[in-house]
Amino acid sequence: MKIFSTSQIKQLDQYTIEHEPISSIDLMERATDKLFHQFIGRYSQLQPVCIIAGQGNNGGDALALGRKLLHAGYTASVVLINPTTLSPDCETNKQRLLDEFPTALNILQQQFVAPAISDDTVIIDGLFGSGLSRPLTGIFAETVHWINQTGCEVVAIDIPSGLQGEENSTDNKLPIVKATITYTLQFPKLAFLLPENADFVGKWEIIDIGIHPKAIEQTTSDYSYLVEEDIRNQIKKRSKFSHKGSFGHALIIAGNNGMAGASVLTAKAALRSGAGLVTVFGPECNRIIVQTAIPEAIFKTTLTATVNYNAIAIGPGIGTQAESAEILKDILSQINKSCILDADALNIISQQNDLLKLVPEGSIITPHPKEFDRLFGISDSTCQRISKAQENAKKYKIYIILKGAHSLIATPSGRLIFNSTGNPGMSTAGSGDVLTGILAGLLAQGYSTEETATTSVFLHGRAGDIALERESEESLIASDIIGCLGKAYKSLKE
Ligand SMILES: NC(=O)C1=CN([C@@H]2O[C@H](COP(=O)(O)OP(=O)(O)OC[C@H]3O[C@@H](n4cnc5c(N)ncnc54)[C@H](OP(=O)(O)O)[C@@H]3O)[C@@H](O)[C@H]2O)[C@@H](O)CC1
Ligand SMILES: Nc1ncnc2c1ncn2[C@@H]1O[C@H](COP(=O)(O)OP(=O)(O)O)[C@@H](O)[C@H]1O
Ligand SMILES: [K+]
Repeated sequence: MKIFSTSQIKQLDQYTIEHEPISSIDLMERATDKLFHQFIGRYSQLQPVCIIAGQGNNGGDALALGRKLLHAGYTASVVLINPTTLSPDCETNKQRLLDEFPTALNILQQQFVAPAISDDTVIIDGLFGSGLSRPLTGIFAETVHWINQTGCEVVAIDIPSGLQGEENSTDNKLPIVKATITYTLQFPKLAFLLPENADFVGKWEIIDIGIHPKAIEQTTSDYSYLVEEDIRNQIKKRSKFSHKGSFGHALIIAGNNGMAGASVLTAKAALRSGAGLVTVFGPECNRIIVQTAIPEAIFKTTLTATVNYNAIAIGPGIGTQAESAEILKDILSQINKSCILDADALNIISQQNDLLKLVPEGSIITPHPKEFDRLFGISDSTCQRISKAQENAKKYKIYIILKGAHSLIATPSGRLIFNSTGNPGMSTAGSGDVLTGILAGLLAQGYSTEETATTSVFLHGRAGDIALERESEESLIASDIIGCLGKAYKSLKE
């Protein structure tokens, strides 16, 4: 699913209006019908509603939604913040509301006067949406401060008011609505995927308002959001006459004294994601542990003929000592096909930056933000880190998986793909090792590097989500993710 900038969204709206064709006010009516249905699915008529509308089309949406809720029997009051002029569609919806429910609307022009509401009121925020062009001041800022201090649930229309759709200032004292839930129109906004904005956006759901499919197809964007339909068709079918050789041999270089778990988790995840054969390379002290924990895996303490492996993953728990650095250097100088680099392999590279040039084109590296900063320098914001990921993925012709709540895959062609699966229960030791194992398992099976990166990240998060059906966010551990890989695959085949 593509992610567009707010200025592109404006053009897409316009294209829909001209080519569907549909009038702008009818498009607003259609959007607010969808918003209405989403809202009544969550909140009953027993819940009082206070709607805050601004002067643009976001305000128009809010006024139309208010009218629909009043029609449906909700107890709703509407406050229109109107110091200057209204957009034409906002004006039309103001009139429509006044015609039908003249007492429901309160218009404030100069100073914000707090409406009298009960504690259980749901506030609908329709002050500003994608048309925000600068930080809020005056009556708008006062309104936002009031909304945020009520302690009420807040439903934001499209974007929490005061938040820009893309990059935002890092000044967290700016007036921005803190929404409980954001019903965003048609497309996710980049700002929703950045950890800095989590307090503002809350949960978010996409409302399909029927933007013209041709406009979506024709408009390009570097950014996209990885959803199930992108992954489903990538899952390879197994032939009846297949044998273990059909699914490749993965080499996992992981673990050290006291870190045997890293190799166990990585190798197990590689096997559970479908590799035909898995060999673990590690120190002698890990032999019994690994062979007992995963009898299906081969264990080696010497590295020979790396060409025989279909996928090589190196890094989890290897440490950054000279011996590990030598092994990494050897591997990188020997191989000429994509490999997977994680954890300590990345930490070693950040200490010897010239090693980055040895990483074969098309390889996948999987830093979490700290590892990323060690590799590419400290960033002040997630946006800056994203730009650096894009720049370096292009420069080194590699896939960079910047791990997080919405892990980002930066591709050598400059695309930026955000993952949609996963949950905070996955913030637990070894969860990254599991991802590395899945990547190795898929690469070994012959998935292209890009398919490997996208499918693995999606499956990893999906398995974590399935694990959460049985575990809590606190109790979930990395092994649970591996245990749910089967169900994750099945969920994509249903
Ligand atoms: N287009 C469509 O067909 C559809 C659109 N839809 C809805 O429309 C929303 C976008 O509407 P919008 O473009 O009117 O923007 P919105 O955020 O309501 O207001 C912008 C106005 O505020 C002004 N302004 C900006 N910043 C300001 C500030 N800090 N302080 C004060 N003023 C400020 C700015 O004026 P400026 O001064 O920047 O020229 C402009 O006049 C979108 O989020 C969705 O909800 C849906 O109905 C589906 C169909
Ligand atoms: N809040 C979260 N939501 C979704 N996924 C998460 C969350 N926290 C962590 N993860 C995922 O879990 C993994 C953690 O990796 P990493 O930090 O390397 O852990 P470790 O080093 O302990 O193995 C990443 O794939 C990341 O995307
Ligand atoms: K809003």
